[in-house]
Amino acid sequence: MDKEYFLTKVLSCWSSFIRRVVFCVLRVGPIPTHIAVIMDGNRRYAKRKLLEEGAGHDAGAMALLKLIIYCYELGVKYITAYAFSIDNFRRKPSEVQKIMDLLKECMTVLAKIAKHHPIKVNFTGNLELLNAELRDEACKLMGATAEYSKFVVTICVCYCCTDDIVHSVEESCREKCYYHSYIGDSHDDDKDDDDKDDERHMINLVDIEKNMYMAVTPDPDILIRTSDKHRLSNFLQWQTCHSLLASFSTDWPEIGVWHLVKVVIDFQQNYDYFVRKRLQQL
Ligand SMILES: CC(C)=CCC/C(C)=C/CC/C(C)=C/COP(=O)(O)OP(=O)(O)O
Repeated sequence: MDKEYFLTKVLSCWSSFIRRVVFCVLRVGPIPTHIAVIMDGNRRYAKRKLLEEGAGHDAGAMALLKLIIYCYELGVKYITAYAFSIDNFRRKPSEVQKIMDLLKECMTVLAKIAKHHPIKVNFTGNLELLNAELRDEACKLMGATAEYSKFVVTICVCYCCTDDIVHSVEESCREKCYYHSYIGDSHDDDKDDDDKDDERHMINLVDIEKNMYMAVTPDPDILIRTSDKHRLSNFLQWQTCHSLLASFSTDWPEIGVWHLVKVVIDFQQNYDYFVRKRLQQL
């Protein structure tokens, strides 16, 4: 089905009126700033519905685009999706190609949405692993939407959190080595100066967090995973240590507005915890 046509329907149909009323009620309470999603169960959905395998990913991409619209309407500021992990390169070439094609299609749809709505789109992960054409498209879309800040969509491609941590430590070391070679060793005998110098060469939490691919967003308030799986699968394990984890038995293509409503209510019921954690981080 044509994704643009379908999305127009999502925005204009009768159910959108009910959705807006429900969202108005939700907005009486606090709304999460950032929701992250692991989109699991696309192949199982296709199998269950007796569709060809790729149709599951097609339906999954559509479900993501719909959820992006719902989050935008609700007033969530950031949504982050795990679209393709580095490990996913081990899948059948035809499946990898299918996801890459969908990524390109999603870029086109997001670019069109961004023409009418202030949506910033990030692609994050080891983008060097993408083919050159796709990487250029991703960079173009990031450049074209870089000015916006009202709503930020982050698509994690060629992403794994362990890779993000390693990349960040390498970057931090490079920065500190640069500082070290630029400033040079202090050769005076003053111990206090030496101690200060040592501190400046040490990598700390601020360096690591600043250099992570995911530094483009704050940590998620909520992480949703579908298809009855309760693992993080190397997605944002650094960033989700205080997040609310929501696992649904639904396969990803069937995720809908009521799942979003449920996680927001859970968030509101646990809001005191988030406020306390944020105050501790100040
Ligand atoms: C933005 C963008 C490109 C979206 C692409 C579509 C999409 C939903 C990608 C998810 C990729 C993925 C490997 C999901 C895991 O489900 P699975 O395929 O492993 O299914 P299973 O858990 O049933 O095996």
